[in-house]
Amino acid sequence: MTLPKGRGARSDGADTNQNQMPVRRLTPAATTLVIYFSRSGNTEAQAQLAAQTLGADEYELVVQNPYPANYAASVSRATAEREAATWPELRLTDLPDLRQYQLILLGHPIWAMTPANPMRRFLQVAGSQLANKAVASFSTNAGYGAGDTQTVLQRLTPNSTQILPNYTIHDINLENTTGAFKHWLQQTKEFL
Ligand SMILES: Cc1cc2nc3c(=O)[nH]c(=O)nc-3n(C[C@H](O)[C@H](O)[C@H](O)COP(=O)(O)O)c2cc1C
Repeated sequence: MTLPKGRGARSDGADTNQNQMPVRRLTPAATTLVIYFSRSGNTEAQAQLAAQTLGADEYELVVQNPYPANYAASVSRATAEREAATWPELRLTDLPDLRQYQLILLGHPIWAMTPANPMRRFLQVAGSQLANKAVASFSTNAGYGAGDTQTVLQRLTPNSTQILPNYTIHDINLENTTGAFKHWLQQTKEFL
């Protein structure tokens, strides 16, 4: 698999599904679900690796109004959304019943040192469905780490949600850190 490298490397504009169907790999038996958003493909590559490694189901978050291909324009829009706390609407009509899953992995880029706006929106509308589940975040970033990801997860999920240690990777290192990511995935499974 050829992984994208770096900030916005594989952006086709919008999010990764502008020219393709959003990823839905849903089976009746899986107990782990990877829910992710990716604007330019970095986090999507991690999500695919996670699903393959764990035999997990996969559900890609899609925004109603896709972000621009242009990086600066996306930053402007994301900043305006964040400052107004108007998180983007998602197309969630086919979100599966989460009761099937024990472990939910949330994959997202880091935007402004916090989970990207679409993941914020997901937690706002569906966070309550994560009650009594284990949840772990994996993210990609441009070199500044995961910011306040763990605090946001704690705040937007019920008290009964078990927030597991998170994983983040500098986007330019995606290709040479797959071993470390797989190790984190195995450790995450062992928490169950
Ligand atoms: C709107 C926006 C804001 C960003 N803010 C940050 C940031 O605060 N810190 C950081 O390290 N990277 C930041 N980045 C870079 C992305 O986190 C990074 O390139 C990530 O791998 C993109 O993931 P994706 O390809 O799955 O969309 C930002 C990117 C965008 C588009």
